[in-house]
Amino acid sequence: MDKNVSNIVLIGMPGSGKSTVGVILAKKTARAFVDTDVLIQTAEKQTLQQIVDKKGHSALRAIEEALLLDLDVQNHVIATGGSAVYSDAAMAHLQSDGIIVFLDADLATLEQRVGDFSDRGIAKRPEQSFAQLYAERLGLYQKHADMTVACAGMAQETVCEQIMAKLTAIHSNQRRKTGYDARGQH
Ligand SMILES: Nc1ncnc2c1ncn2[C@@H]1O[C@H](COP(=O)(O)OP(=O)(O)O)[C@@H](O)[C@H]1O
Ligand SMILES: O=C(O)C1=C[C@@H](OP(=O)(O)O)[C@@H](O)[C@H](O)C1
Ligand SMILES: [Mg+2]
Repeated sequence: MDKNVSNIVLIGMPGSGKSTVGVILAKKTARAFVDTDVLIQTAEKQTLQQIVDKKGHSALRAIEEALLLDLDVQNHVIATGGSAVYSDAAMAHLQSDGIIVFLDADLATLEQRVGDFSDRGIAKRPEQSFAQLYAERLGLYQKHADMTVACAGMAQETVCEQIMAKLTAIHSNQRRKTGYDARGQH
């Protein structure tokens, strides 16, 4: 994939900053912004927590997977929900026209940022603690990431700058490998 184009897809645990960093990043990179949680809520006409309460966490994951597979946008920053990584198919679709960025924060930082998780609509088994969820998911985020930003203790603006710097490094590397100069000419 040409990493010089199209979408920047943010993945990570609840509280990692996908939604808030995503808006700032969209403005900084002249992209549009979409939060897939908002798309789910407007399509379903209810909150994520209501979906979990009425239909269960597996139903929310299935709704999320279907929505992600249908998503067809270019030149966007896409803030996903924390559970997006359970679907290999959805992640492959997002990766086909985007770079996947894992916002990596430790458990204590996430807990401190979000506080009360009980009404956040988290797609987890009822008996599962947030710490158990973190342990279950960490490998999934790592598996799907093209790029990881360790964002604990880092201001949101700085997280954006790190992502942009890493993207620039990837582009330069690609140009060097393909023999293009700075103006995109051989
Ligand atoms: N880098 C950061 N530093 C401090 N607070 C942050 C940072 N990123 C996010 N937050 C805060 O954490 C909370 C969750 O952020 P949010 O963007 O909604 O995360 P997500 O969409 O990944 O669940 C918000 O209150 C937000 O302001
Ligand atoms: O991690 C999760 O299971 C979820 C996180 C939420 O998004 P945020 O990660 O933006 O909080 C939302 O997608 C949904 O309620 C499920
Ligand atoms: Mg969010």
